[in-house]
Amino acid sequence: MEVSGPEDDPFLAQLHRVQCPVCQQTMPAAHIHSHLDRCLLLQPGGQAEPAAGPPRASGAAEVRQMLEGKPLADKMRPDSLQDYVGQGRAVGPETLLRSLLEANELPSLILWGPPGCGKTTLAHIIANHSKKHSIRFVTLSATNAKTTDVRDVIKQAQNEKSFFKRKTILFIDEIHRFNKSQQDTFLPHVECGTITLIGATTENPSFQVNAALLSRCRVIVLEKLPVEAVVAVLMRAINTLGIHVLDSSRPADPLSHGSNSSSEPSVFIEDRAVDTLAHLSDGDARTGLNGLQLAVLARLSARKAFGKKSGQTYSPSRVLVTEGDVKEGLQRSHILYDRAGDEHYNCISALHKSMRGSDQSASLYWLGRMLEGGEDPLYVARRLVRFASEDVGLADPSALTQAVAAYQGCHFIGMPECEVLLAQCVVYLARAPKSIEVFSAYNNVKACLRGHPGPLPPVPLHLRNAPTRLMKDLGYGQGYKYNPAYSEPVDQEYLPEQLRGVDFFKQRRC
Ligand SMILES: Nc1ncnc2c1ncn2[C@@H]1O[C@H](COP(=O)(O)OP(=O)(O)OP(=O)(O)O)[C@@H](O)[C@H]1O
Repeated sequence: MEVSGPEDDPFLAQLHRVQCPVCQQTMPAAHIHSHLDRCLLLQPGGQAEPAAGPPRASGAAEVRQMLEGKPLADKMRPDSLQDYVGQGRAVGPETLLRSLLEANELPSLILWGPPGCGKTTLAHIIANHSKKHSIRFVTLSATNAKTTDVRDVIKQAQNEKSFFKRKTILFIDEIHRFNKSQQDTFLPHVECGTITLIGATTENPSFQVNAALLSRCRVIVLEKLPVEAVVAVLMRAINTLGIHVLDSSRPADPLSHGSNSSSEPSVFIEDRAVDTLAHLSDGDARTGLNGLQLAVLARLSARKAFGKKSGQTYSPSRVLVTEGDVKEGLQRSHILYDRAGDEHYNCISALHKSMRGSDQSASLYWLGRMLEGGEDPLYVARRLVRFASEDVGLADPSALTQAVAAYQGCHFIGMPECEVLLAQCVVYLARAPKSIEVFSAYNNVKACLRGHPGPLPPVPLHLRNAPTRLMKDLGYGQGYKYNPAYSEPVDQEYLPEQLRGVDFFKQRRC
């Protein structure tokens, strides 16, 4: 027998109110499922822990106070893996890193991942864990630390090790900013176990970290946080601040959203504003949290300004942060694309490959990703010139003319006008027939030259110019057949003697 509950009847569902078992908020039964989906995200790994009591509603003044000073992202930095969301592949329950951490046997690590994905946070969590087990944790940032600072840390680590048998973990943020010789400073000390090194980098460590150092470290790849993980990070902050999430699927009813003890209005945020913020953050939790902080502060300031202007103590019952507020708070271009980092190379590579694969739509997409992200149009244009020769080549020689024209056009008019020039050229190149004949043949020539044993063969005498009598006497230009003087094909050698008969268009090596 099926028992129907009030949630089966939309009208009754609106009337019937239930309490969320996670956050204790009451709401119409019809909303409990969607609410739970969101609320459970607060608990990493989907394990809901019942809240100690109903969420505390903060007044506007209290929220403002909490948001002022240190960036919200720093205030919200988790201290334990329990609040660390996403990155299951790197530090999930079954991972090697997790078991090594639990066993206090952490090896030297390089944490590699995009900005705001949790590298520093993971190091911070490791630091907390280590301190509990009497392991020293020292932090340096490669942006301002000097080699002498590193030496001091190492010296102290040596003393700690020999006198007190204490291990030292040295965390270097942005390790890629240290040059190769600075990185060499760590090498022997990592090797002999004086320090356990944890380096964080947004750049590909294969290019930015010394090979010798890299081979002594385990590289942990952290990924951009998925949207749900950013939502979870945002919701944790929203709850900590005592801000209420307004369910956009139901009519606004501030009175039903808990209350705060002060006479200050409560602060609300639209649920779709949280979603939008998470989407626009592009996997960067710091961007999301900063965006939230800016949007809430901007809304609170607008309320204050309105009160002053109207000359009255204006106290609405609530302050609402909307989707529009968060969009305004975020500069999309700064979020999507890191001009100096890996993303720059990844996107240009994706564009090159899409054009090579003659996928005009994908080509335009990657072009857009770069230009909208603030990429230098001349950088893209230079790549198009190269592509016109490398990939289109003589299958359509006018591709090169098109690409050079696009480059010059971009040079003349700049962004944003030049975007359409680049778009036109990208589509031209994607649609063009492709030939790597010249590119491959030239590579064969280079391989031949570079692999040639001993000195390179001399230029044959008959091909040499003979501007002086002495040169003529030495045989320069002798026997050269001037092709236009012959009506039939000329039989003449043009390669050095040792390379006679070599065809770079057919042979890879000579
Ligand atoms: N996985 C995560 N779980 C919970 N919070 C996170 C996570 N990742 C980042 N955050 C939040 O975002 C903030 C910024 O993250 P963090 O400093 O760890 O980024 P990062 O990867 O070191 O970035 P960058 O390379 O720019 O220094 C943290 O203070 C924290 O509040």
